Amino acid sequence: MDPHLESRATEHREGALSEVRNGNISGRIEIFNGLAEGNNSVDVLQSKNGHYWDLPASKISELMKLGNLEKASIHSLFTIVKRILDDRIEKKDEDIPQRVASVLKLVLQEIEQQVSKQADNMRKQSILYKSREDRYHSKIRALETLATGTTEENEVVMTQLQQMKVEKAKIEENKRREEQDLIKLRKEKDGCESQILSLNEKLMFTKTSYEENLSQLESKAEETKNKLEKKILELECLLTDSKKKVKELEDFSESKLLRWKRKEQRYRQFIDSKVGPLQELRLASESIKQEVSKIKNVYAEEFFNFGLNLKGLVEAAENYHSVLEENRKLYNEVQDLKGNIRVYCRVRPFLSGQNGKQTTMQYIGENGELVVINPSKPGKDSHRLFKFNKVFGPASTQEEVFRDTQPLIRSVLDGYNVCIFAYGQTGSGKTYTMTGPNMTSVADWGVNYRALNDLFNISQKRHSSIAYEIAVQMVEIYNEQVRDLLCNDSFPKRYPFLFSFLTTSLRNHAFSLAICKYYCLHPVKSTGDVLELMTVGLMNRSVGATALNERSSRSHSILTVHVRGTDLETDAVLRGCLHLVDLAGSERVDRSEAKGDRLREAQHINKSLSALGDVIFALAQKNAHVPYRNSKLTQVLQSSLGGQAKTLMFVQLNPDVESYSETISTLKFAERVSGVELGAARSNKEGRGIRELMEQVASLKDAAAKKDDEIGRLRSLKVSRDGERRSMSSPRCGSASPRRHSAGARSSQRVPQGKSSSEKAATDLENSSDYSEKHSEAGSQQSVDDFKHHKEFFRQSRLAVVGADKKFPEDSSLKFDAADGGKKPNDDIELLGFGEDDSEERLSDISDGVLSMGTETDASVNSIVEYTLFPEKAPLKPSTETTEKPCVPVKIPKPPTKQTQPGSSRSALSKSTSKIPSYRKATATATGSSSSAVKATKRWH
Ligand SMILES: Nc1ncnc2c1ncn2[C@@H]1O[C@H](COP(=O)(O)OP(=O)(O)OP(=O)(O)O)[C@@H](O)[C@H]1O
Repeated sequence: MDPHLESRATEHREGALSEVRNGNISGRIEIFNGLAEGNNSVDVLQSKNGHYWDLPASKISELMKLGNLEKASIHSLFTIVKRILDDRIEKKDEDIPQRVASVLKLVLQEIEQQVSKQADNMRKQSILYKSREDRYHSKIRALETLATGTTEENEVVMTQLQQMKVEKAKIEENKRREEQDLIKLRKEKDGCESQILSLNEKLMFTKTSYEENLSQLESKAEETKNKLEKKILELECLLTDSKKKVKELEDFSESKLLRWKRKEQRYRQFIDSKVGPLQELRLASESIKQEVSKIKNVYAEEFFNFGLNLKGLVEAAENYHSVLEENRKLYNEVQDLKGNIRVYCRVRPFLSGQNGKQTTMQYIGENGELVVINPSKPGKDSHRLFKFNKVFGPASTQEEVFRDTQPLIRSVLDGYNVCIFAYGQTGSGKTYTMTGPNMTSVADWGVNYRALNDLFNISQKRHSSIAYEIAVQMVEIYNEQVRDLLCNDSFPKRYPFLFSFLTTSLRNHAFSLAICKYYCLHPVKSTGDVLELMTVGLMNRSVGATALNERSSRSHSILTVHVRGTDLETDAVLRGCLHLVDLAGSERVDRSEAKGDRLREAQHINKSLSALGDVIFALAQKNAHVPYRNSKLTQVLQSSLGGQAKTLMFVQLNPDVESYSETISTLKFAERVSGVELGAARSNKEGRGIRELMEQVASLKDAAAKKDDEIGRLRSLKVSRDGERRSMSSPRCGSASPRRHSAGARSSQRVPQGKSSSEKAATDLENSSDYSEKHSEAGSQQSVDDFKHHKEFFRQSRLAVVGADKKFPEDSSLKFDAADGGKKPNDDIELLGFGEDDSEERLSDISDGVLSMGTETDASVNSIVEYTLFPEKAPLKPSTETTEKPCVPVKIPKPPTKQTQPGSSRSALSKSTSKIPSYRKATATATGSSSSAVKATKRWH
């Protein structure tokens, strides 16, 4: 066999087998089926000469190669495959394994069987189909015969059928649409039904509510109908009335119209008659205009001339002001000379929240005029005019107020005593003026701070010529008790600089040390010190609450500034004392609604203020008796009220209408105060001469001591004679001058048992003094002379004491024992003017070395301190029980001028000093014997 063909045959077989494996035999089966059903297609493997399976393998391979096997039937192909396999098996061809070939053979057999089965089935079916086809053909032929017979009918029927079909289609279409519509309608129907249901419900509800409303409306309608019927009736009545009125009005208007017409006629006639005169008037006005223009020119000329005159007047007015100013100065000088109490009035502004209130201050003049109006009593009497040295309006600043006060304050540095006090009802601005509302702001500083600041500044400016020492003291008078505001236990700890001042600067002056410690006289070196001290003082000040003023100060506060200046050239010493007093409110008790403690406070305040008034009026009337001792306030201020001091009173006013009556009484008081003449102020200067005199006086005291024995002797003689007389004629003795007698009796009580004769003599002197004072009040000239003699003697004695004190060596406190027979310094305090009772209390305090806050002091506190720190001439302290005369040993008291010859205190002083030379001899012999002088003075007390 050709190898090429062989390989092709193999390929073909393998391709056939792979097709069989893959099951790709459907096409072949179809072909096979086609054959089975009698398909006439030609089998390529079938020829007239037989079948191709008879062909040799090479031939088959060639057919395959050419693609002729494509159209071969399956049966043929199976046969070919079978033959090929048989052939291979027979030949034991190695190409196909035996077993595979046999399996394939089996598969092929199986496939062949099934294919043949199917072919049978298909043949049967095709036979069946063929019979059916025949039957159909016969039927068609029968129908065709029928159809040919009824063609026309058919055509008609067909067309009808067609039409019917179309119609049917349309109907179906319509039906479909209708069905859809029906579905829609059903849905709509459902919706409508639900709507109908809800509408029904609503309808029902509406119906019921409608029925209710209807019934209500019906009832209302019924009511309204009734009302309307009534109204209609009323309206009908009104209508008839108004018809009547209309009728009347018509009649009236007709008559009026007639009248107006008549009037119009008359006016027309009048206007016609006035046209002529009007024209004349026009002409006249033209001529007047011309005249006016002429007058204008004349007026302008005159106005110019007037301007020139006015200029002249302005110049004159300016001159007038300067003249006025000069007059004011002169007036002030006259007042200075007279020693009038100056009165400055200050009107407080309305406080915040009081805006829109009516003021009682109608006019405030530049020259101290003040017109007060009573708005509740309009008329002539509602105005009252007052005149003071100066009136400060509500807009005045602290600085303006101080500017007018400054000269007065400065005079303290020239050795004058000055007293400034603020008076007025609660809340009228006393504290504002004296202290100020706020210490931290310099612009707000009141008179107190400004005064001290000014004093420091000036003292520093003068330091090259005068060495000043300044000390302050602050006391409060509360419920008639004097309390030191700066003194308390912790004082030395809190103010070490002051304490060291007291213990070093004053250690050579034992009395001063003790008393300074006690009274807390605080040396100050700067405004800062003062601010600190005053803060303490103000904090300690008693503050209470009343309905009128929440922070109403219920006490009088007194800030005292002591100044001592030593002239560095002449050694002359001057002393000044400045009292700055913030009085407690002066309002009436009933108005402040005070009760209990507040009432007591108010009563004390009123008492002290009326005592102040009494003193001032006694001074104004130049009474011999001035009731200083009626209150602690007047006692403390005594030196500044009655002495040769300069006194200024700030009268504080509240502009409120409600305070009108208080304002008037305050102003009346102030008016009377401004009339008080204290006498010309006098400077406290002491030159070398005076100090020499003081030394001489010390020696005089020695001489006086020598006389003590004699006096004692005389006294014992007198007592024994009195005893004799009393035993002889007691009734006459009883009728002797009761005052003198009582004084004597008192003095005998006061002289302690076991005193020496000289002490008794001193007591006599005191009694004499007491008597003299009383007698002088009664107007006895002789007694006054006695009094003057004794006073002068006493004054000299006291100066001697001071001189002696000054001479104590550095550590005098240690030497007291030796120098004064074992007496302690506090024993000697008595010498400085304390009463016996007072001294006892104070001595115990001083010996303790601890002083408690608020210790009550006597009115003489201030004076004692003055005396102690800056010792000077001082009067005796008279008996506290009997006299109304000054008890404060600050100054030489004014002799009772009325009773003696008319003249000033100066004359009395010159008289008293003129006696001094007569003592000088004694001084020469007894210089330096201070201890005896001390004894003498002690006995005096
Ligand atoms: N000139 C003034 N300008 C502004 N406010 C003032 C003036 N004077 C007083 N005031 C105010 O009026 C009030 C009362 O004043 P102040 O406390 O000084 O009255 P007072 O007379 O001292 O009262 P008291 O008698 O209770 O001590 C305070 O609030 C104070 O600040």
